[in-house]
Amino acid sequence: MVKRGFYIGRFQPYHNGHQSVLEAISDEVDEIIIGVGSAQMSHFVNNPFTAGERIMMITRSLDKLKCPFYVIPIEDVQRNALWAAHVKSMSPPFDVVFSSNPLVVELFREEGTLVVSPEMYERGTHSGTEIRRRMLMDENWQELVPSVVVDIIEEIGGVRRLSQISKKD
Ligand SMILES: Nc1ncnc2c1ncn2[C@@H]1O[C@H](COP(=O)(O)OP(=O)(O)OP(=O)(O)O)[C@@H](O)[C@H]1O
Ligand SMILES: NC(=O)c1ccc[n+]([C@@H]2O[C@H](COP(=O)(O)O)[C@@H](O)[C@H]2O)c1
Repeated sequence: MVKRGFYIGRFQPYHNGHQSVLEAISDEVDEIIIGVGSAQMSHFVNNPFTAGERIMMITRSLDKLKCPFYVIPIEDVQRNALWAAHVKSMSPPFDVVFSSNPLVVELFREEGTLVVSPEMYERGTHSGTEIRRRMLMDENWQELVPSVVVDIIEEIGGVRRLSQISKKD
């Protein structure tokens, strides 16, 4: 039987913390499904990138991953109580969820799925929040993400977009 793991995040943007967790997970399972959460969101200060842009960041960063993976967009739903079932209805089947998000952990446990919370990787600096802050302050955000993510953000004008949408009236 193929053992599949499911990992979800917003990936705004995908960073080295996510990469480190996914490399570790690839030793534990045969295949990984990566859910791009809040897929409907883009062009907000806390969610600047589209689902397609995030899928590109993840797919290119993982080209040397040890196991096969699938990247699927998952839109939010109004009712938390239905969310785990919503995810399962959109995803290839999986046996275990990897997440450190307390709400995600609770919703999948209540639904009856095994959940494992991976260790954080240099969380002080490696968070989407810190990377977006650095982009806006013109500080070194590039060191916190895989080099292909730097290329993609350059290609789509990501820093300019973030800075434009962060302007107040
Ligand atoms: N540095 C890290 N090391 C390990 N796991 C991480 C790290 N940062 C985030 N994660 C985990 O990755 C998953 C996806 O997180 P997400 O995409 O929201 O990243 P984030 O850095 O927490 O973003 P934001 O700061 O924008 O909320 C979550 O389970 C989160 O706990
Ligand atoms: N009701 C819902 O739609 C619901 C509930 C729990 C998590 N989620 C999503 O799962 C993702 C979790 O990712 P993070 O761990 O990065 O926060 C987010 O996109 C979040 O919006 C959605």
